[in-house]
Amino acid sequence: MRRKVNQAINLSDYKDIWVIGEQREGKIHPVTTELIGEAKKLVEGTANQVMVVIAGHNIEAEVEKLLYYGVDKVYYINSPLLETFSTDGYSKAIAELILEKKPEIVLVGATSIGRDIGPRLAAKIGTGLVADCTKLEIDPSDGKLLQTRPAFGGNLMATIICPINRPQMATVRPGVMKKAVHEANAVGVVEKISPTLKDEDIVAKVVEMIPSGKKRINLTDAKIIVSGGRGIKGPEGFDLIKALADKLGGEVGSSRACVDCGWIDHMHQVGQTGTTVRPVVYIACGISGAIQHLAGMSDSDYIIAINTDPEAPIFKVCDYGIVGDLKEVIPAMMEEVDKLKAFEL
Ligand SMILES: Cc1cc2nc3c(=O)[nH]c(=O)nc-3n(C[C@H](O)[C@H](O)[C@H](O)COP(=O)(O)OP(=O)(O)OC[C@H]3O[C@@H](n4cnc5c(N)ncnc54)[C@H](O)[C@@H]3O)c2cc1C
Repeated sequence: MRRKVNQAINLSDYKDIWVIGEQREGKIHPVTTELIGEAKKLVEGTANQVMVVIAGHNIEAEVEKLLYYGVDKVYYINSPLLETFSTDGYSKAIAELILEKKPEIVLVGATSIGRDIGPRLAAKIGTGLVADCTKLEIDPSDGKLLQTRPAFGGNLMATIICPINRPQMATVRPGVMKKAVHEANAVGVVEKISPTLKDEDIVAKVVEMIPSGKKRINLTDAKIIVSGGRGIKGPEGFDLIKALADKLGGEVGSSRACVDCGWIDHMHQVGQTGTTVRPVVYIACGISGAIQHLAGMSDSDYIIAINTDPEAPIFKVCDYGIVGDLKEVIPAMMEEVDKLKAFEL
């Protein structure tokens, strides 16, 4: 079933934009609706449709929900062998469908599952893949997908095309694209697919799922994030960051410097190699504003920066900048929040 890379293909045989939908324990992962939102933007003014392919078992009700996001069709690959994610099973079932239906573009979430399956799908199908895109556009001159991503350690943005192979495949990190709007009525249809999958196709089996035990945080959906950088001077500095976050009902974020120092877990890291966030308010405390950090938070509605160095690059992107020592500024902010809360009805 594999198509050789560079084997001549007729580009006009390929149409529509597909989103590889993701589910965990039968629940749709939010990256799916983010990719649908982006796919809907990309099909505007073209004859292409937006389709989702999702694999699983007995998740019909959950799959139906996708139709309320303006999707034209959902291919639901249903098999007991696809109940939990396996690289072998999912990539075989989805690659077969892609080779049969010939989508022009395939979007994959850069989640742990997407990062696993994306390259495998591309290799099976014989096409290219651009990982971790932060911007996707259609070239109005030839309809090709312009896939932009940070390159050379985030120091420049590279726009990459896939000129001779199809589909054009890109992974996009969760939180980067805006979710599709949930509509009152469903428009599309679900087509159920039975894959030609056998037990022996899946080499690695999931024996047991063990929760990590760590308290999960949800930076992607947080409305308020208070982030600490190297300026907090040590792990105990996060006590102050957490105190402000708790007072504001927000989450704690971090720069990579603190994660690398072992002051906080990687799940708190914001930036190019951490989580991409777009909260209403992002408070950067003792963070210089390196380009790799900005890549993960510059789409926040309001950015407040606290830094002792008036020349720190973070002040070029923030809406409100406070030049001062965070050990003095944060307690003063908390006092003001208490005063405001005292007036709340
Ligand atoms: C490939 C690659 C990927 C990367 N990915 C990421 C990423 O995902 N996220 C990320 O954050 N970084 C990432 N980095 C690292 C990035 O380049 C920076 O090194 C990092 O963001 C710096 O963290 P920082 O701002 O906390 O530390 P610093 O740059 O050291 O800044 C500390 C700041 O604290 C201020 N300060 C000091 N004392 C105080 C005080 N008492 N009160 C207030 N301010 C004070 C200082 O003036 C300074 O501006 C990446 C780098 C590479 C090469």
